[in-house]
Amino acid sequence: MPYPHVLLSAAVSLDGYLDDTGPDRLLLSSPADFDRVDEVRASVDAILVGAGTIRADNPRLLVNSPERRAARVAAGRPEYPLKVTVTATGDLDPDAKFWHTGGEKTVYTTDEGARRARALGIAADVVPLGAGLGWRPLLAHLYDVRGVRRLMVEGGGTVHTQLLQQGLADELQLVLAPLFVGDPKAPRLFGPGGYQAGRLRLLDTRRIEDVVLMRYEPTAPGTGGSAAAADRHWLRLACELAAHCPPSRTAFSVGAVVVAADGTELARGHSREAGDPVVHAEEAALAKIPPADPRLATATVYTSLEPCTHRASRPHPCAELILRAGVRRVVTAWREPDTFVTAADGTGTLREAGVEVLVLGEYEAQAKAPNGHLLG
Ligand SMILES: NC(=O)C1=CN([C@@H]2O[C@H](COP(=O)(O)OP(=O)(O)OC[C@H]3O[C@@H](n4cnc5c(N)ncnc54)[C@H](OP(=O)(O)O)[C@@H]3O)[C@@H](O)[C@H]2O)C=CC1
Ligand SMILES: Nc1c(N[C@@H]2O[C@H](COP(=O)(O)O)[C@@H](O)[C@H]2O)[nH]c(=O)[nH]c1=O
Repeated sequence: MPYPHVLLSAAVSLDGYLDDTGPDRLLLSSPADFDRVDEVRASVDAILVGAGTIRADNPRLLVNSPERRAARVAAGRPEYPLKVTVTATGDLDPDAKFWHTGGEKTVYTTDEGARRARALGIAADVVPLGAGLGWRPLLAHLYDVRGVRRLMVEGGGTVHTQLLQQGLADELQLVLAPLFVGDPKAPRLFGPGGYQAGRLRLLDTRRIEDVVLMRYEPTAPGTGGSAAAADRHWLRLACELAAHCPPSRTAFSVGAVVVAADGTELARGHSREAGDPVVHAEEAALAKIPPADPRLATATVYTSLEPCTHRASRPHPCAELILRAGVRRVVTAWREPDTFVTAADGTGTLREAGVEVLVLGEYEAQAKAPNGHLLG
């Protein structure tokens, strides 16, 4: 199930707070950084904040620059991104600026919250998602029904914490502001709970007046049968590797990456790499990891094409190599067609052996791209 690209955006004090406890919103960004935020807003399809932020800040969440709005319209997009909020209670102020500025608005809530929001006369599309509100159904609804491909989440801490802990954030854009709040009652950027083990990937840093922008990408694979944002990033990398294989008329071009549970890349490979005319991507990657590496038991193998089950060129097919390595989770983009082997079903073979296999069909076209000449 595809979701929008989820970008978490926040400005934070040196001691990790999003705001103080005073009545006014604490300005952590510098003027040039607020302009950068405006640019990011102009680039997305929707902006989401939690109901707590609407209550605390009474924000408008607009694209403030007329030029940026005009560019959106010229590109055939709505003048303003869709504004989205989440609430369990539906306890929203109908006079808040959020409802009376900008373009369209959507409230995601519970059945109970929807009754309350409608009774209050909230001027927005109110979408109940059942007795409780799950982020996955919300993101799927935004993607499928509202056509949102890029979602900017502007807080607050409760919302950021949930999206990050549930592996649903594709990217973090954090601005570190040179001031302290020092009040434990103030809202923190990230609350306690289970985050990814290990380190996120630092994508970029930039000085903007007296603040520093840091962009991070979560790296840890998901667990079980749900895809995390990081699973999509790694599978995309596997598909990119497939495009670097030496060409062949008699074998597929495939890329693979093996990633530890804490997001550390253990190895990568692609078909026919390093002058070996028959080596497969998963085989090449696994061969680079010592078989006794304890991280293999909780690692995920990403492969653009599902692992093979029959080979003429080598004694052990890749599904078997994965089982021998002790890997219990595989994410792939494309089920093997009957081009070289009939009804290969590496996914079925692995699942029968108890391995969790996720097939993310939204990457199938990218996985197939370097193999077009082999497909009818
Ligand atoms: N510096 C910065 O960049 C930013 C700072 N902030 C600051 O953050 C503070 C607000 O943060 P915080 O209090 O954490 O509030 P949030 O904005 O994260 O909103 C929390 C509320 O959102 C709703 N909600 C969250 N998760 C769910 C869920 N899974 N299901 C249903 N409803 C959900 C609930 O609403 P309900 O109670 O109605 O059920 C909850 O109380 C403010 O002080 C604000 O100034 C905010 C954004 C950015
Ligand atoms: N304070 C703070 C942010 N706060 C965010 O900006 C929202 C208000 O935007 P607007 O309606 O345009 O005034 C507010 O509700 C919250 O989501 N953002 C930042 O980048 N830096 C900051 O220092």
